[in-house]
Amino acid sequence: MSPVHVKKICCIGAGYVGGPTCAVIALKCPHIQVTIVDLNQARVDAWNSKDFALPIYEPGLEEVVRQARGRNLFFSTDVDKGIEEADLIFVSVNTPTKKSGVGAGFAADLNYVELATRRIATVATSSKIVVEKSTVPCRTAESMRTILEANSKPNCRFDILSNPEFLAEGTAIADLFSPDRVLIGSLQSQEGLNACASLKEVYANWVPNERILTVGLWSSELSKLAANAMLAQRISSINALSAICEATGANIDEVAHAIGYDTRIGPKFLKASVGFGGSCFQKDILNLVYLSESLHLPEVAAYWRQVVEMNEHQKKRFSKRVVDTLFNTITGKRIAVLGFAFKADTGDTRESAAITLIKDFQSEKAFVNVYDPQVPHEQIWADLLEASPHLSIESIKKQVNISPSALEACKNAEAVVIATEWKEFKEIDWEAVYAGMNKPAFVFDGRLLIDAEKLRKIGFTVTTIGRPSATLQS
Ligand SMILES: NC(=O)c1ccc[n+]([C@@H]2O[C@H](COP(=O)([O-])OP(=O)(O)OC[C@H]3O[C@@H](n4cnc5c(N)ncnc54)[C@H](O)[C@@H]3O)[C@@H](O)[C@H]2O)c1
Ligand SMILES: O=c1ccn([C@@H]2O[C@H](COP(=O)(O)OP(=O)(O)O[C@H]3O[C@H](CO)[C@@H](O)[C@H](O)[C@H]3O)[C@@H](O)[C@H]2O)c(=O)[nH]1
Repeated sequence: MSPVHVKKICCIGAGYVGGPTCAVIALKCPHIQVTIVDLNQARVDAWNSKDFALPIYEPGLEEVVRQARGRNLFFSTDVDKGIEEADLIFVSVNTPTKKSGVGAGFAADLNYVELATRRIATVATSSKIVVEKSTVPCRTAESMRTILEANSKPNCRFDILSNPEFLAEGTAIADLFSPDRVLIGSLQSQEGLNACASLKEVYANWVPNERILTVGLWSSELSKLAANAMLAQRISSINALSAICEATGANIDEVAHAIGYDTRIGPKFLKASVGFGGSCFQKDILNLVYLSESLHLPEVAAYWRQVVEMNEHQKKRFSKRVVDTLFNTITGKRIAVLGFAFKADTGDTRESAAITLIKDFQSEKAFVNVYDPQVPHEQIWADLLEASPHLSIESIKKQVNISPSALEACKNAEAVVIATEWKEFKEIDWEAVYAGMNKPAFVFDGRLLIDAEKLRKIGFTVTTIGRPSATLQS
């Protein structure tokens, strides 16, 4: 038996990963038909919309979809047809943290992966290569294989690969065009290696050979959790140091610059912030904590758990600094929160630090004006309601207002809090902001974004993460 040359790909899950990843595969492999399927009709309709009002905002994505859609890229809710026609199927469904039952709050909820796997087993009448694209706990491929083999039809074989995705939101298209590496894990049997070669051939259409790494299945699954844990750990480390900077007079940007020059440490991912957000870091570390506990490794579990705890501490520390600086009370005061997405260049709000900050300000009885250039208003309301389920949307709206621009958000406010590093916040007319605010006017930079000196000259009192308050500055 030799490797199959893939002609038709189906991707189950048209989300932040399935959509961009398979759109890029379609663009780079015009000879392969790519169908992305999802149960969510509204999402599929948005992918198919005539005016390209795509369901996710990602720089460069629209151009990719414009070139490939209708040529060899299709979006559909007909999951069964997609499965049946394909020779290779990506499973790119969500794997959120479990909310109830065994492992609640830590373990990954694999229900969507299992349902998709069962659907493949039920529908397929020919052999398939099934690729785990979702981030899953180590050895999930084994469960998938058991389900597939127990339900398969005669002459139908399934080979399972792990091919975790490393794209970051906001740079997804650039990351997919030029990935640091593509990782493919397979069983080391001849069939497993053949399946691996088939997927490798797909990526080889644009990814240099030396960047396509092939490893065992379990190493591949664990590498994804490990990469996210190591990245998040760097942020928690720099954030822990930012607290020391604030108390001593050191400057976190200077510290990051100095340590980043050591080639063994490197300069990336050392930006202190109000705390990391996004759908992956917290979820994947908690998943690793759960895995460690299940393996009776409590010290290992405690080590990784601390990365998430430090992140929670950073968010709390920041909101407390706002309250402390505003003369120990923000009751009845108006605070402008600039940015709601978990990072710039995305409309995604999952685990965004802004949600925690606004919740803290609400509980201190402040009024909040929030502005974000990409996040839809309904999403902001849904997130705030989810964060405070004991409140009604009406009572939330009495305290929180969504503003149409940064300038509007800052009008009559006591303080401005920068929660997301959108470039436009750097370029606001800060003189105009100052003129419209109550005095003294405070700015809290949670993203090391603005030129604090320039703002001080205008008249603002500026507090920056990882830098001491005015009394300690020299
Ligand atoms: N978001 C990221 O940046 C990122 C990056 C790397 C890896 N990941 C991982 O990729 C996976 C997907 O993440 P995402 O952000 O794309 O999630 P998402 O929630 O944006 O998309 C998942 C999609 O799968 C669909 N779906 C669920 N079950 C289905 C089924 N049985 N049949 C058809 N469709 C189904 C949902 O309707 C949804 O649209 C997760 O495991 C995540 O951890 C995410
Ligand atoms: O120096 C830094 C870098 C990032 N962040 C924050 O960390 C979070 C995550 O940022 P980033 O990693 O850039 O975005 P994600 O889209 O969450 O991507 C991460 O999670 C994905 C999902 O698993 C992986 O595929 C990516 O490789 C991994 O970077 C965001 O809130 C950032 O603002 C910082 O505070 N300081």
